[in-house]
Amino acid sequence: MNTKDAQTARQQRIRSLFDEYIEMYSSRDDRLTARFSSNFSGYTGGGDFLVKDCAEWQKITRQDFAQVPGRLRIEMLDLSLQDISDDVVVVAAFFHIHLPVPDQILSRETARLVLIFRIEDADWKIVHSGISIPYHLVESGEVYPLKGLHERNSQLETLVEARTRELEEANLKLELLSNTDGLTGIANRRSFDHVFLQEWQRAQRSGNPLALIMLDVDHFKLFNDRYGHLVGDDCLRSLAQVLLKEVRRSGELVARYGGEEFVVLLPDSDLHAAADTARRIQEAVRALAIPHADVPSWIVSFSLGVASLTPNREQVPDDLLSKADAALYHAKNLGRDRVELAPL
Ligand SMILES: Nc1nc2c(ncn2[C@@H]2O[C@H](COP(=O)(O)OP(=O)(O)OP(=O)(O)O)[C@@H](O)[C@H]2O)c(=O)[nH]1
Repeated sequence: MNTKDAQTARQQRIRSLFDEYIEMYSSRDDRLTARFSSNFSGYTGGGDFLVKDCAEWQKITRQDFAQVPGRLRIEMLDLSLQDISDDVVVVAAFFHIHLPVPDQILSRETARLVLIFRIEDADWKIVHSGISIPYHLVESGEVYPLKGLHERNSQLETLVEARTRELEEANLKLELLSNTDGLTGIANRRSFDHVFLQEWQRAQRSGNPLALIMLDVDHFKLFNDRYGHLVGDDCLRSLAQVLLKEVRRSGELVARYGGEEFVVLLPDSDLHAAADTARRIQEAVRALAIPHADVPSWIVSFSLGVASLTPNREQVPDDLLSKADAALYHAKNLGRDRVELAPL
């Protein structure tokens, strides 16, 4: 074998030793430590001191394997072998290191590794290992900065959770706002339509009656004209509160239907029970005694139309609405400030 062939053979031998070393390193194989010379020195990726003996390096290697026990993936980017002398060869490698950690942050760090091989007792040993990975966060006892990264990750998770909670609360508020009448604070028409449909379908299934009261303030235009729109607003607010006070059974709903018109939805209520509720409301509004100089009673009053229906499969919610509306129209025509019942 000539000198050149000998050199090539030596380089091939080192290359295969290096490949074997990388394979053992990535498969977390402890036999790797047998490759180190007793005169070893080295730098770890995150370490801030020079390791000066083999036993210390073996300890660090075990820490490394314990910290990340799963197989690593090494993606070699560049590699060079350099003969320094007859018995010394330097291998410099440049690769991506992918750690099997869930947060993935360490998954594609670029590492620079320098291994110095030297012949000792007719065998190649590693006398120096210097690995440089930009791990800035390593704590003592760590080879990889996993603790810092996990902390960063859990801080991030806490932040995401807090943001999600804020978003849910904001959505809830939004939902509440979109179902509430801005002036009176009670349910709005949108909310009523939704609940009405649900109760209608429930009544269809159960065969129980569903009742509706439609209420309209009497001569409210005259009220506004005389006392002003702001007093008119106050009046509507007070009336809404009376309704809320008088309609309290669970499942019952009071809503502003629009303008000076309100609705009361009474599940499981026949015409007789609904009429009682309507009269109770009428009395409570009378007791409130909001002055209204342009009506015969001199106080604000409602006209109320009451209807109840046990819906069959062919009927639609509008059937109940128009019955209550017709009764209200009747109440207006018969002089206002009265309760009228829709015929059964
Ligand atoms: N202040 C105030 N007025 C409102 C509001 N919404 C509707 N109105 C008023 O309610 C009045 C309703 O008038 P009309 O529909 O003519 O009915 P009315 O005067 O109550 O007469 P009848 O219903 O026939 O007894 C109008 O003057 C509207 O401006 C509101 O949010 N605030």
